[in-house]
This record gives sequence, structure tokens and C-alpha cells, in this order.
Amino acid sequence: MASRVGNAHPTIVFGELSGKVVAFKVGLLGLGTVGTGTVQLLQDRAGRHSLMQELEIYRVGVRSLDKPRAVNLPDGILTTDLQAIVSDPEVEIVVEVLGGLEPARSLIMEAIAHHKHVVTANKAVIARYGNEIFDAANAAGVYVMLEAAVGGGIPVIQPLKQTLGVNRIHAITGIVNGTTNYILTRMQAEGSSFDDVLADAQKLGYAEADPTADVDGLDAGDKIAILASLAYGGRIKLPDVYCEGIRQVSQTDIAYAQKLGFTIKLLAIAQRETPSAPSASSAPSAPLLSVRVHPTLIPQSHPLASIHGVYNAILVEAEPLGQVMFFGPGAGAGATASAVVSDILNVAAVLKTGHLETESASLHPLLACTHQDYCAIAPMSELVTRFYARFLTKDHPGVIGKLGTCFGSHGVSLESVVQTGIHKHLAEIVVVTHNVREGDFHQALAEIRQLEAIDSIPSILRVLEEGSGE
Ligand SMILES: NC(=O)C1=CN([C@@H]2O[C@H](COP(=O)(O)OP(=O)(O)OC[C@H]3O[C@@H](n4cnc5c(N)ncnc54)[C@H](OP(=O)(O)O)[C@@H]3O)[C@@H](O)[C@H]2O)C=CC1
Ligand SMILES: N[C@@H](CC=O)C(=O)O
Ligand code: NA
Repeated sequence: MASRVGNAHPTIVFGELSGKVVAFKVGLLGLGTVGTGTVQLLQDRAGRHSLMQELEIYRVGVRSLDKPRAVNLPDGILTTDLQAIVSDPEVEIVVEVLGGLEPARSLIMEAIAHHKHVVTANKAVIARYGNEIFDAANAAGVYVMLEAAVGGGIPVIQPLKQTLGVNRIHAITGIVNGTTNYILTRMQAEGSSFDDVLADAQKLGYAEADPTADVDGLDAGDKIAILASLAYGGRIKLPDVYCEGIRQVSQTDIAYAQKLGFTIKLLAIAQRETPSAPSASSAPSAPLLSVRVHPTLIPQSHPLASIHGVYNAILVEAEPLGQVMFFGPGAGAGATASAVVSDILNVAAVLKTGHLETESASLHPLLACTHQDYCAIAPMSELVTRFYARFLTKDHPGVIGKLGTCFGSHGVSLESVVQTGIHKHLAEIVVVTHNVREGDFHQALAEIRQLEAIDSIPSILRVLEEGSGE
């Protein structure tokens, strides 16, 4: 019998024993969109990596045994006792695809306590409880893998941990939420209403159980926190991540953006605010980061402007590599299952080497997450970006001049000013600024709001800063 680090339970033997292939037993928690895709992939192995032959779906935990399922499982596999799965001595790898915070978090912690390796697609849990989960996993000598948690099927977590690890990352700019990209794409292409398109995204299995997480930018916030943590080698406090969703993006702004040569995307951005070259002291200091999610006007020529529908893309700017963009389906059963099963395979591959079987074994440094320190996040007021703002004003002579004066007195320089006509006795004026400190822009707006001629400011959106990723 093989034994693993610190495992109090009798353990299964990996690989071949007396000529008989012994499988890695997988305990799957959840059989919804991603769980079903995972089972389908594990049951259809021909033509895929040969190590998949050694993965066995041992138990599948669900809420209801009566629900019709799209997959056939042998009797006795399906159970509502998820607790029993994470503590079963036979189970080697626990796959958590339940979603939500609880019981997902507790089950992951319990699986780790029972020395199971964990594969999860749950960015909400990892972004909030990554600290306790990775501390526990490192202490227990087990892996927690999360490729499916960001960008669905797109390989981006493993590249950040491995192939990109030798680079200094300047910025990550991503479309990382399939639901909102699908909504924005259809609103822009067809003029469809927000609510109708959201309902379609839910039917297609893209949206979270509570789609608020998608629409309000929180899902993208969780994902960029995870990416930033990997790229900058430190933990991220989730409340420091600024999140603004797409509810306020209107057809009017979509039309203006198009006229001005932009497209509107929900971007998740992590970038260094301090120079990336180390100082003469050579001691690596934690970089000051900007980590944020907001709808953004991006030039139609930008590589992210052509990412449509449920597709995601993550543009990484790195030194010495330069720009690299990861692109692919960011949600959906098959795509996400591809990431889940590749994580299972990675764990199985390490286990097959027998690497963890001795007491002195340590986790593979390119698969484990071992950060201890926190990254410093700059306040949004310090962000330097461009802005788009739409004003409704009384049709008085000299209004544009007054707007210009207020902006000018706060150092806000305007790139363009457009007035298209009168709506219900009000003039509509749209301005796009050059790069400006966000705090200065808001001070100018506070002054503008006091102007007698201003009726309202229905939209304020950020515009991708000049020189960013183009
Ligand atoms: N959908 C997607 O495209 C993607 C999803 N993800 C992530 O994957 C995870 C799963 O998402 P998805 O498959 O869409 O979710 P679903 O809602 O489709 O499926 C959830 C599954 O978990 C089971 N479940 C939920 N809560 C419990 C509980 N308390 N006890 C027992 N079983 C429970 C459900 O059981 P039952 O079937 O009996 O109701 C269901 O099988 C989430 O973390 C999500 O963020 C990541 C990338 C893409
Ligand atoms: N709800 C998420 C699913 C994948 O993470 C999305 O729409 O991107
Ligand atoms: Na991924």
C-alpha cells in the first residue's frame, strides 16, 4: 500500500498493482451544467489523454436524486450525502462544482482535512476563502486546482502559474464574464433588451445561480482577484477590488460609443501602479496594484473589441514576453469541463509519479499556491484613466464653455465633445477626456453638478486609458 504525507487513512494504490490498473477515484460534488459536462467528458475517453483511462467517477453528490439527469451513472454512484464523499477513504480527488459559498467552502475544507486533492470551478469561494483553503491544503500536502474558475475552458491559471512565471506582469486586461459579454454583444448587435438577453444567458447555462453576481461585476471581480494573486505573487483582499457592473449601460451609450469608434465591454483589469523593474536594493517589494472591474469603452481596433458572445479573452502584458492573449469559451458545460478534467489529470499525473508518497515530499511549486503576503491595492481616486460622460443640459448658450471651464480648472483635458440635438427640451452633450486622475475628474463633476444649466448626468463610463494594450 502506498501512503501519502500525513494521511491517517489507509490509502489506495495508484497505477498498476500486480498487472491490474487501479483507478484514481474521483468524488464529484455537483451534477449541474459543469458537473454534467465533467461526467460526459470522463465517460467519453477515446482519443483523449491515455491517463484519463485511470480516472474513475466513484461518487457524485447532488441535492435531489429525483431530478432527470443528462448522463447515465451506475447504481449507487449518485448520493445526497456529500459529507460522506469528502471523508470517504477511497476518494482521492474531490471535484467541487456546486457553486455558491456554502456548503461548497466547508466541503472543500473537509476534503482537505481528509487529505483529498481538490479541483474546483468555484471562483466565489476561492476569491473569498483562498487564504484558509490554500493554507490548509499546503499544510495537508494536497493540491487545490482551479483552472475552471477563471475563463471557463481557457487555460489561463496554469499558464500564469507555470509558463508565464518567469515574466514580470505589467497588466492583465480581460473579458472574464461570459454572461455579461453575451448580453452586451446582443444589446450592441441587435438592440435587444437587457432582461431578454439575460434570460437567454440563464437558459444556456452561462449565468450564475444568482445572476446578480454576473451582472453587477462581482463574478468578474472574483476572477480578476484570482488572476492578480497569481500574476503578482500575493493575496488580494476582495473588498479592495472595485466592481461596477453593466446595469447602467444603456442603448443610448452603446450608440454614442459606436459613433465615437468604441465598443463597450465589461473589463476586469489588474495592473502595476509602481514601476515593474526592481529597485537597486534588489529586495523584491510588493507592487502597488490597481485591480478593478467596470464597463469600459474600448477602441474598435483593440484586440478585446472583437471578443463576442460567451467568449472570454485575457490579454497579458509581460516582460520580456510582450503581449499574449488567451481566448476561448468562458462558460458552458463542455468548455468548463475541459478545464476541470485537465486539473484532475494534472493531479493524477503528479500522484502517478509517486511524488507525494514519502513523509518528506513537498508540493510541486508550479502547481501549488503558496503566497502569504497581501498585495497593496491603490484607491480608485488615484487611477489614471479616460472618461466618457453624457450630460443632459438646458439648451442655454455657453453650456459647453462652462463644462470646459470646470473640467479645465481640475486639470481634465477633453479629447472630444459631441452635442447631437435636443431631447425633450434638453440638450445632450457627450464628452470623452484624455487620461485624467479619477479623483480630479470626480471633483470636476461635483462642480459641474452645481451648474444651473445641468439637468442630469445619466452616464459616466471609463474609457480604456491611452496606450493600454493596443
Ligand atoms: N456554468 C458555467 O458555465 C460555469 C460555471 N462555473 C462554476 O462552476 C460551479 C458550478 O456551476 P454550474 O454547474 O453552472 O451550477 P449548477 O447550478 O448548474 O449546478 C449545481 C449542482 O450542484 C448541486 N448542488 C448545489 N448545491 C447543493 C447542495 N447544497 N447539496 C447538494 N448538491 C448541491 C446541484 O444539485 P441538483 O442537480 O440536485 O440540483 C447541481 O447538480 C459554480 O461555482 C460556477 O461559478 C465556472 C465556469 C463556468
Ligand atoms: N457565470 C459565469 C460562468 C463562468 O465562470 C460567466 O458568465 O462567465
Ligand atoms: Na480557465
